[in-house]
Amino acid sequence: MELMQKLLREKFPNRQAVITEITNLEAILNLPKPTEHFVSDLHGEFPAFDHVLRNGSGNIKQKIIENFGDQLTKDSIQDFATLVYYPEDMLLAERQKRTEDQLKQWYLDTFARLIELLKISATKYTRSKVRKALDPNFAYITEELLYTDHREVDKRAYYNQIMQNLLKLNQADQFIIATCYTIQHLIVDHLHVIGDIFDRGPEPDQIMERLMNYHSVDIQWGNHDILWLGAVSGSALCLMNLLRISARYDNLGIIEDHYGINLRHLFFFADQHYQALPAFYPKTMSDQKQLTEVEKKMIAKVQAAVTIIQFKLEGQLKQRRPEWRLPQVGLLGEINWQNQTVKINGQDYELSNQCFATVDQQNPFVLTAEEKTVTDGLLNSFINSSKLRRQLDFMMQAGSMYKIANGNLLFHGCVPVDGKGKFLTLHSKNQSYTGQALFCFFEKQLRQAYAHPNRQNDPATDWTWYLWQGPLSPLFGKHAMTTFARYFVADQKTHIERKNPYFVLRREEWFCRQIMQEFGLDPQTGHVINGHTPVKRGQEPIMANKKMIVIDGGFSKAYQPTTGIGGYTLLSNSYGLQLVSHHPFTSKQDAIKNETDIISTIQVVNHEVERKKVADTDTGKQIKENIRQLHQLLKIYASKE
Ligand SMILES: O=P(O)(O)OC[C@H]1O[C@](O)(COP(=O)(O)O)[C@@H](O)[C@@H]1O
Ligand SMILES: [Mn+2]
Repeated sequence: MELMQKLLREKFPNRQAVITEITNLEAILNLPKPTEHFVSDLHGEFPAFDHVLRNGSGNIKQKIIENFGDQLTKDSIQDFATLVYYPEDMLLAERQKRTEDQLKQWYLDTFARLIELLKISATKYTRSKVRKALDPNFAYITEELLYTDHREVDKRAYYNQIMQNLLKLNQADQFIIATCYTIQHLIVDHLHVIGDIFDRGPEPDQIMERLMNYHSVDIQWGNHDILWLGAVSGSALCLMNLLRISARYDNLGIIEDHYGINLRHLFFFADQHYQALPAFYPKTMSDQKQLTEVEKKMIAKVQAAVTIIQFKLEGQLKQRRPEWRLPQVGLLGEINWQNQTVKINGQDYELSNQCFATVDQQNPFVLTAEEKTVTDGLLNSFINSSKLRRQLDFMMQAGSMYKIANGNLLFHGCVPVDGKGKFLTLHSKNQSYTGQALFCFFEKQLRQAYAHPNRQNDPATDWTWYLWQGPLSPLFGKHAMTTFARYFVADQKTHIERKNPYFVLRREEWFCRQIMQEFGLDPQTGHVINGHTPVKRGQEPIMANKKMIVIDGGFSKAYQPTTGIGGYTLLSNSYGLQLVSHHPFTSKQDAIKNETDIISTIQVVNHEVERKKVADTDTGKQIKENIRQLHQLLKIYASKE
C-alpha cells in the first residue's frame, strides 16, 4: 500500500492532477463493456482461425448491417465486409474491376464508409486506447477524422479533400489497409483461447505467432498443448506422443520446416527397423497434399517407431509411479509372446498387429541403444529450438489451467467428478487435491517442470504428462487412453475410453452452479465455458439452463464429418452473450472470391436487462480500486493545504 501511494504521488503530484485522473477514470467506468471473443480447439488450422479473427465472429458484419443496412445493397455490404477482413487482397480485386474514374469514386465512397465504421467501432473506448490501436503512420489524420465535428455537408467535402490528398501522395491503399486493421482490432477487445492450439492441423506455429501479436489474449491450456509444453519441459513421453500424432496426421513437416528440428536420425532409424503397417499409415484430409505411396510408407514406419518408444517409456513411468494406478498403461509388459496375446483388464486378446522387433521380451520397457540416442537427440532439439521456446514461453505466460473472466469460468476439459457429481480427489505426497485445488496443483507442476527442462523423470515432469492422459486430468476427462489397444487389438471393446461423468452432469444446472461455487463465482450470473469435446451433429452447445456453453470451434478438419458444421465461437458484449455457429472454412482464396463469412447463425445466449458497463467488469473493479486510492491521496493533499 505504502509503495502504491508513493507511486501514485509521483504520477499525480498535485491536487489538480488527481482530480483530472479521477474524472477520467469515472468516465471510463461508464463506457459500455468491451467485447470479449472466445474460441477453442484451433488444432493448427491457421487460415480458418485467422478468418474468424478478421471478421470478429461476424461482429464486423453485424456492425455494418446495423449502420449501413438501409443505404447499401446486400452485395455491397458483403463487399465492404470482405474489404475490412482482407484489405490487401480486396484492394487488388477492386482495382481490377474498374475504370480509372470509377475507381476514384470507389475510393471516395469506401473512405467515407470506413471512417464511419471506425467511429462506430471506437465509441466504446477512450481516446488513448484508440490511439494505441492506430497505425502510427496515420494516427494524426485518423484522430482528426474521428474527433473533429463537421456538419454533414462539410464532412463530405472534408473527407474528400483528405482522400484526394492521400490518392495524390499514393497513400490511399496504405491508409485503407491500416484503417481496416484498426477496425479489426477495435471490434474485439480481448480474446480467450480455450485450449488445443496444437496437433492434428498443419500450422500451429502460425497461430502462435498471430496470438503473440494480438492486442490482448489469454489461453487455457488444452491436453494437446500439454504435449508440446511437456516436450520442452523435458518429458520424452510427451515428445513421443507429439511425434506419433504428428506422423499420424502427416504433420512432421511442422517440426522440421517450421521449428527447424532435424528428424533425419529418426527417419533413418525407423526405416531400418520397421515395416509399413496399415495401422500406422497417416490419416490425410482430402484437401491436404496427396502423399505418394513411398511417402506414406515412410511416415508409417516413423509412426510405428515412435509408438513403440512411447509404450516403452509408459512402462518405465508405470514402474516409477505405481501409486498412480494408470489403466491401460504399460501393456508392452502384458504381452504373452508365445501366444501372441495381450492381457487387458484381466482378459487376453489376440494381437492384430506386429511391430515389436526392437522390444526385448525379458525387458520390454528398455530402450535399445539406438532408440535412446534418437530419443535423447530429439528431446535435446526440442528443448533447444529457439522458435518453439519463444512461442511456448508465451503460452506459459498467457496461459493457465483455468481462468475467471468477468464472472465466467473458462477451462478446456472438465472438473473430474464421480457419478454423483462429487469432486474426485488426487493424492500426492500425503496431500489431497479436488476441484479448484486440483487445477492449481497441476498448474504448479507444469510451471515447475517447464522451468527445469533438464530434470526429466522428476514428479513435476511426470505430472505434466499425466495431464495428457491421466484419469484425473481436468484436460483429458476420460478413464484411460486406449492407444495401445487401438493399434494392436482388433476387439473394439478394448478401445473404449469412458468419459468422466462430468460430461453428462454438465447438462444439469445444479451441477454447473456447484462448479461455479467451487471456483468462487456467482452462479446466478456466471457461465462455465468449455472446449475439448466436439459438439456433434444434433447436440446442443448451450446446456444446463444456459449455465454451460461448449464451444469447440470445430476448426479441426478431422472432426468436421462428425460435427457437420465448422463449430462454435462465443462473443460477450455489453448486451450479453452470443453463440456464433460457423460453416466449415475452405480457404482464404475462397473466402475472398466468394465473399463468405462462414457465419451461419448467431444465437443470443443471454440478454442483459441493463447494458453492461466497464464498471461491471474485472477492469472496472481495478479502476474502482484506483479511484479509491486516488481519493485517499486527495485527502493527503487537502490536509497539507
Ligand atoms: O482419432 P485418433 O487420432 O485416433 O485420436 C484418438 C485419441 O485422441 C483422443 O481423443 C485425445 O484427443 P482429443 O483430446 O483431441 O480428443 C484420445 O482420447 C484418443 O485415444
Ligand atoms: Mn482437447
